Amino acid sequence: QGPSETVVCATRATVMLYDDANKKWVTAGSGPQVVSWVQIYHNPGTNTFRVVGRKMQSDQQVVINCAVMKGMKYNQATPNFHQWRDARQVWGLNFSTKEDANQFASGMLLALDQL
Ligand SMILES: CC(=O)N[C@@H](Cc1ccccc1Cl)C(=O)N1CCC[C@]12C=C[C@@H]1CC[C@@H](C(=O)N3CC[C@@H]4C=C[C@H]5CC[C@H](C(=O)O)N5C(=O)[C@H]43)N1C2=O
Repeated sequence: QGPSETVVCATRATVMLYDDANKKWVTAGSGPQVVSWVQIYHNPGTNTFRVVGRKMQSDQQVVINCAVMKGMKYNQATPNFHQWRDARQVWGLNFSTKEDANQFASGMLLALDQL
């Protein structure tokens, strides 16, 4: 989180990327599939939002750092798996509980509403 950013929401999720070439989902980042701490940051100065996820393990690897674009469609494909497209790729979040999924979705929808 930068100095001028606030946290809109934070949940646990496994961050996934769609591998278009092989038509399959792969977990973002290197190493074993672990749950990440995924937050939505807001920069009120520029009124921008971004999704930042860090693996909940020793190295805290950043596995997603993706701008929330105005007009982006946030697709709640299933109660526990939500997804969206950015300019280059498709992101998926696999939540362990519906509550975590709903928590994140409400943060994302709030962000999209403010853009
Ligand atoms: C038009 C479009 O992009 N459609 C997107 C979804 C979407 C709609 C609207 C706005 C944004 C998005 Cl990303 C779409 O359908 N996509 C994006 C790339 C992969 C996929 C295209 C085709 C496949 C068909 C099944 C679905 C999918 O991948 N699903 C559905 C939810 C399910 C949940 C979990 C993940 C984890 C592993 C499992 C699997 O791949 O075996 N899986 C899936 O099978 C996921 N698919 C997709 O999500």
